[in-house]
Amino acid sequence: MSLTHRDVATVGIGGPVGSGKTTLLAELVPRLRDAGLDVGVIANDILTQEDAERLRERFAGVVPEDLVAGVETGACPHTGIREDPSMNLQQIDAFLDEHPDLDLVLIESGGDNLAATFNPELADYSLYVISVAEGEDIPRKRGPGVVDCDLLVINKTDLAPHVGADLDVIERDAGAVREGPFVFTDCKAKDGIETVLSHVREGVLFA
Ligand SMILES: Nc1nc2c(ncn2[C@@H]2O[C@H](COP(=O)(O)OP(=O)(O)OP(=O)(O)O)[C@@H](O)[C@H]2O)c(=O)[nH]1
Repeated sequence: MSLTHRDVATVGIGGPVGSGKTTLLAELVPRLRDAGLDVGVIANDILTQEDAERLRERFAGVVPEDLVAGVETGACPHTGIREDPSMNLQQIDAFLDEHPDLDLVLIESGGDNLAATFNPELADYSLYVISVAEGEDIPRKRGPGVVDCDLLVINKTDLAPHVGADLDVIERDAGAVREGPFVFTDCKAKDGIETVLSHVREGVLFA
């Protein structure tokens, strides 16, 4: 099996445990399909296939079952997406063997601690999802995931009033620590999803 994944665009989705990565993915994929794109999905987890199984059920009738795969990294999530992305690259190749016309593969990382970034060999474009419910100071911690991703997604804005998080403070800090763009989302209410989608399309599909 050769690692010739560069025939397909790749988008990484990282972020802490529970920030909303799978929920965002589940919103993005049907919209990409509606736009006429053939999409594959990889969910990285330390030792389970749970996210992949959840996504397979969710995408039934939308994405062929063999285009939703789980990769069990067996180690810290950043290992499989940054230090040694070979398991993910092999999965992309396996997708391409069966679906040579695939347009895009979305790769969800396992949850991390603000430090995970995607190896550029693996992801052409990277999203990093944080949740306002984990505290308004997250951008100020300057985690490499937050600072270096192509698009920072600040999710669960609906929970801000319940946890005393000030969205203006988060906006100011995100702007201060990042040169790149950031988007506020409430994935439950589907707010901000279209904005994320247009960044992804501009980032990897130039359309
Ligand atoms: N209130 C609220 N809940 C959300 C939002 N987005 C996701 N959730 C919920 O947050 C929980 C975690 O979401 P997931 O999408 O599983 O998070 P994840 O980052 O994929 O989690 P791991 O795969 O375990 O790292 C779920 O119960 C979601 O329904 C949001 O914008 N608002």
